[in-house]
Amino acid sequence: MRIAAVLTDIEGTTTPISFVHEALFPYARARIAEFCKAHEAEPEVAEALAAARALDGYPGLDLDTTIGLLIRWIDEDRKAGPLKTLQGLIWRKGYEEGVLKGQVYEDAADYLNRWHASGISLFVYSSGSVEAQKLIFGYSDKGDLATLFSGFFDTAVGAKLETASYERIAREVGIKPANILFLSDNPEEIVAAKAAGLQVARIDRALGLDDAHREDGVLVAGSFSPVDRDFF
Ligand SMILES: CSCCC(=O)C(=O)COP(=O)(O)O
Ligand SMILES: [Mg+2]
Repeated sequence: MRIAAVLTDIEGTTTPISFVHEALFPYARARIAEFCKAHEAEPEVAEALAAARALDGYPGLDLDTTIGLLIRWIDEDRKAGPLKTLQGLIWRKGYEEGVLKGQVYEDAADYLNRWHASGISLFVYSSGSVEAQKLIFGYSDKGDLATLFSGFFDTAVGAKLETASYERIAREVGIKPANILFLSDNPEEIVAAKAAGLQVARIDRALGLDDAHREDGVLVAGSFSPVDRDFF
């Protein structure tokens, strides 16, 4: 089946998990209190704070307690939309000042460039906010890769473990599920995307760059290189 588009996850797939956990999360954690206090009246921040309070059923929570809640969510790696929105807004300054530089695996940057050049449409689907996705690729250590992508999806389209999210993305990009290849390190995301009819490959960064095998018929690859060999 011809692949017309690649839909990729970020953390663990294009980008080391260590960058997210050891650079991005601590950066946001150290600044979230000051940021929320300085910007709480701005509509996007106010909306995210209200959504965070509502998520756990505490609409009346004061700002300090809400900040405490958000810090706990960072420590728990909770994939909560309002937290992801705030993190994206906080990271912007870090990228613009050059304190943060998005890490993208060499092979991921290489094949994303090649696939784009050969007419494959590229899309991102990550739990990180669309803003955060554009930043990590736009300010990457492999140059500005954000321009390679035709669209970005976060959990506003639905949770990554739900099959309906992948059906929705296929509809939104106007490409049949069978012509979209989804790449992720998360086996449960792979199951959900496969059930929606997408083609799938799981990236396992613990394998060698050229190593690959199949599990239940699904390609498990150490990098984007075996994916290219198998699908293109
Ligand atoms: C988009 S950069 C920030 C990464 C992040 O916060 C995250 O939750 C990544 O999750 P993914 O769905 O890309 O594994
Ligand atoms: Mg991931």
